Amino acid sequence: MAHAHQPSMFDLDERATLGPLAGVVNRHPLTRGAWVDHVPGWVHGSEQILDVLLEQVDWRAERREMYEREVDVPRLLRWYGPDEALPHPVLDQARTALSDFYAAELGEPFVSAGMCLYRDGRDSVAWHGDTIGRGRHTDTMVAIVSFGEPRPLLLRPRGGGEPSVRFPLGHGDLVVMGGSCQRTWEHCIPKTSRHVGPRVSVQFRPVNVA
Ligand SMILES: O=C(O)CCC(=O)C(=O)O
Ligand SMILES: [Fe+2]
Repeated sequence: MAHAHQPSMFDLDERATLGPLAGVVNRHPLTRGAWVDHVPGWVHGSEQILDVLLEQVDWRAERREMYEREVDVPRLLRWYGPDEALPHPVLDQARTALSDFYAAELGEPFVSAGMCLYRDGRDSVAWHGDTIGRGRHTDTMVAIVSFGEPRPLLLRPRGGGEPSVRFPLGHGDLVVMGGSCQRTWEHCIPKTSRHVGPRVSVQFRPVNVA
């Protein structure tokens, strides 16, 4: 079970808070109706959130079939449904702030929170679009808040044709993939041979997007 945060954690270091979104969101238009919004350092004091995420989330390993063998997915996962309290109150605030900020453009709130733990440089996610559900045929948004070790998010158009784009996702950074991004582009977090610490990615998605 995931536990609510323990109040004592707040005494340890700086209280985590969210910065503004209005006026600081930097939109990078891609081709084919896709875009990425980027806000470096949106969450302040995010060290404390990382500690809670590492210590209190019941991370799960998943297996998948590849070349007729079962292999471990190289990262740990935990998915929070719309009615589940998130492990840190600032994450609930983040979901609300994102839903408010993007309400007019998105037309619906962000509801679920998918979390991934990249334990070290060997953990990764391969090229893919979030196309389970409506992302396969409809414009939508996936908002990602990053904690811990900076890892780059790479994007490339499906089928090639244009160079890939790289967003360094550092501690407390926000990235929002929008428009047609999930079906016309792909994204990945590559492995690295560098000695890197853990990174947690929190992805907020509307209903029926995965
Ligand atoms: O780690 C990230 O920020 C990206 C994760 C991702 O693309 C996914 O889980 O669909
Ligand atoms: Fe994804």
